[in-house]
Amino acid sequence: MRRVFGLTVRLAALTMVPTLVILATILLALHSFGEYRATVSQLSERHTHALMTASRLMQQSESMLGSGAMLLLADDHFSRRQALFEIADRREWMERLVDELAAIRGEAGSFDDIERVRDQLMESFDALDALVQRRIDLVGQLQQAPDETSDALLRETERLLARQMRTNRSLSQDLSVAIGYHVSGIRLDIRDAAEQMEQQLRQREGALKGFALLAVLLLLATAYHINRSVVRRVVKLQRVISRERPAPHELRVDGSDEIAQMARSIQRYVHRINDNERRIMTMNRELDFLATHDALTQLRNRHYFERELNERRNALAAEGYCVAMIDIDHFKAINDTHGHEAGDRVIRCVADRLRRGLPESALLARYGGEEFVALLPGSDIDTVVPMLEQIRQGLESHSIELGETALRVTASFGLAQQLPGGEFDEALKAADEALYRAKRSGRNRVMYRWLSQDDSGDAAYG
Ligand SMILES: Nc1nc2c(ncn2[C@@H]2O[C@H](COP(=O)(O)OP(=O)(O)OP(=O)(O)O)[C@@H](O)[C@H]2O)c(=O)[nH]1
Repeated sequence: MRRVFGLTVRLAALTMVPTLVILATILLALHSFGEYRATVSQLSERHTHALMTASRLMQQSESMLGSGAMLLLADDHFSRRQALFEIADRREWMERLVDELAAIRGEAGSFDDIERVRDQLMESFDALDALVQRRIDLVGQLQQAPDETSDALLRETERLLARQMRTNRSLSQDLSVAIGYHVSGIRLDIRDAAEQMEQQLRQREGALKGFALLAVLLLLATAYHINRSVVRRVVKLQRVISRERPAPHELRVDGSDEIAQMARSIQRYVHRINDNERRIMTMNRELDFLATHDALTQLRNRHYFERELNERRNALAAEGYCVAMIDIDHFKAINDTHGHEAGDRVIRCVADRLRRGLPESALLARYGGEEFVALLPGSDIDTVVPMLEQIRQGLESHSIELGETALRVTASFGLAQQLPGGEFDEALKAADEALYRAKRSGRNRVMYRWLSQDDSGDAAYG
């Protein structure tokens, strides 16, 4: 048998597309998170380091001013060299920190201004040192041999020292300003990086929203398609099948996929069921006919007659009726002389005459071999006797053709009338007795008997 996978393949492909879009959305989200983490870590490490370095540089610059004060206050060469050593140490630190900052910021900033101010500051320290050195020497000279020229020179040196110290302070401030400029540059870098990250995140957010919307639309389209190609068709089939008698043409489903194949199988199955049902109904009708009719004459059979009587017992007892028993005369001789088939033909002819001669309301049945019975509800002897007499005469006067032979057939009739309230068996027995009398009286005649409520056996025969 050919296997059909059309619907399965279509549904698998349909669900695959939104699944891939959802997977792509998740991957994009994960990638964005990774980038976000890397940017945040870069911001926190690189820029924090830069800020801390700038802050230490600022501290060194402020300490430089303190070292300048130490140099200014030095009153001997030992203190002066100590202050110079301190200044050299600060200068080395500043150079190291500037290099570090330059390495962190790269091309982002130029450190020429810091280096220029720092060099000017160093030159200013050299000049200050020269003046301090001269002051120490002059103080030493004045302590050994005071003279006016040295004293004047000392005063001039003190004045120059004060001026140099102002220059020093001003250069230190310039250095702080230059460092501050870089600090604000670092802050701007941080702000730029944060803005760049925000922009990237916004772009990714837009892409993620687009993917999510696409996934939702694809899922809706898939659901719509599944509803159209599966649910609706299956529901339609289910509705038709759940009817008591589904019409096969209603089970037609377009296409050649699994559901269409299933519908065709159900259609074939329903066709078979309908055919079988029709056959069973025909057989039932035939069985019913065979059970209630005589196969030879097509008249009702004795079984049906008795069942009907039983069912109509009350109605018959209420309205009164006549019962007639009819028997073909010398039938055995017909059989013996002309054969069994001829006998059958005679039985059929007599049955036919009885059917045509009695009213439609009469219940006529073949009671035995060549014996018939007729029930005539609501009738009386006065109306039934002429009917039976007419049938009898018709039989007597018309011969039956048996090949080349024309056969004259007669029949005897026994009739009884039952009054309302009487028992049927009583009426049947009376009709049978009347028939017996008709046979005994020479056959080919109608004999009858009335029955009355107070009648206990009196009979009147025609
Ligand atoms: N051909 C045929 N013969 C049947 C059928 N049923 C019963 N018979 C025959 O009918 C005959 C009945 O004969 P009897 O009741 O003795 O009747 P009879 O004595 O010939 O005639 P009467 O005394 O007038 O009743 C028997 O020979 C049965 O074999 C049937 O269906 N077909």
